[in-house]
Amino acid sequence: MKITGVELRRIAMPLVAPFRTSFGTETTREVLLVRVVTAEAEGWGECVAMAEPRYSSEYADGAADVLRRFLVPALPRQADAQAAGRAMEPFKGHRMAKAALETAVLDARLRTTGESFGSFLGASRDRVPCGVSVGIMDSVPELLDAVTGYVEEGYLRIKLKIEPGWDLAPVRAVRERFGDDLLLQVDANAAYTLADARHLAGLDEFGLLLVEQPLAEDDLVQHARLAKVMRTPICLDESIESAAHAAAAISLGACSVVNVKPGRVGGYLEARRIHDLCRAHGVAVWCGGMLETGLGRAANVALAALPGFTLPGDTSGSGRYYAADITPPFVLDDGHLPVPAGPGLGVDPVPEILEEVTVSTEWIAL
Ligand SMILES: O=C(O)CCC(=O)N[C@@H](C(=O)O)c1ccccc1
Repeated sequence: MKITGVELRRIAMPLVAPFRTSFGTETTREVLLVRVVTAEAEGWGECVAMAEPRYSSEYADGAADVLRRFLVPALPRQADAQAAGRAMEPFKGHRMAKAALETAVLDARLRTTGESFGSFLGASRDRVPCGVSVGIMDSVPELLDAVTGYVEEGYLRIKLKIEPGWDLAPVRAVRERFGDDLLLQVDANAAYTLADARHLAGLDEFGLLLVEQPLAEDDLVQHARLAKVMRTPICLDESIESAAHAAAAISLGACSVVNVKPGRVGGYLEARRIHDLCRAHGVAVWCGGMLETGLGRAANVALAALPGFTLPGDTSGSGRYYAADITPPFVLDDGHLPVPAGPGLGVDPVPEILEEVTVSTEWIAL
């Protein structure tokens, strides 16, 4: 399966509504797609880096540059994901760029062998329970309206973005409106410091599943200290960029749940290693999201079907973010999404929709 070349494609996907987090507001998702072409098949990878380096240090233009100048030229000519991962190791960081290329190589290979992503990764289910992420809003009534809509759509878990000044009150309002049975968690995106520990412990009265990344991404020791003053389980996201980070966080007591985001950790092979490690330690994992199109969403749903993914993930339906996804849309059914069963990702871009949102394409011959 000789790789003949790689396409870098930039697309711009308007969001159905602005999505506000503690580090900014998105209205359009600029996405870098990677397409690996071989004689037998082509494979897709979605780079989850945002347009600006606000979630982490990576950003779409930087990912395109490191792929163009270093990662693609280093690719082994045979489409083998493990070999591709090894070939990229000499280059430091850029995990989201690496994840996109490794995924595209893996997708090309699996489309040729006919194995689905889920089967390759070790999925144990054919559908996954879905949660939804709710951004910071201008008012509590607006938040309650949004949560009502998602609960009515069937989402099995609600995640509320929080930040200083928007935390205890909105969480209390949601808990009071929807009762104690609603699976509820919060995500701070590193907006607090240890000085806020007592304030954050105020979340304990709401019976949350977890509080996600309350402190800075490089604050494992501080998270371990926070865990001693909060009853709510701490989940890490930005802090976990590898299985080694997960092992360190678990041994320090910095978290008791891990949000696994394949793009953040360098790809689905590392994501599976984190799953295996956490499962061995009795640490729950769930699949995070980065507003992926149906391509990344398909891969995430397959990952979320592994046995250690015991909490609903941010694997929402396509309609949560996009009026028209670039693949046939993922639609919630009884609070679940089906795991694609076709070869590779099991979904393909719809050509006319992809063309419509394409900003640029670049071909790199190998
Ligand atoms: O459902 C989704 O795909 C988004 C889930 C979500 O909240 N992602 C957050 C996060 O910090 O996890 C995020 C949003 C925007 C940009 C980066 C990350």
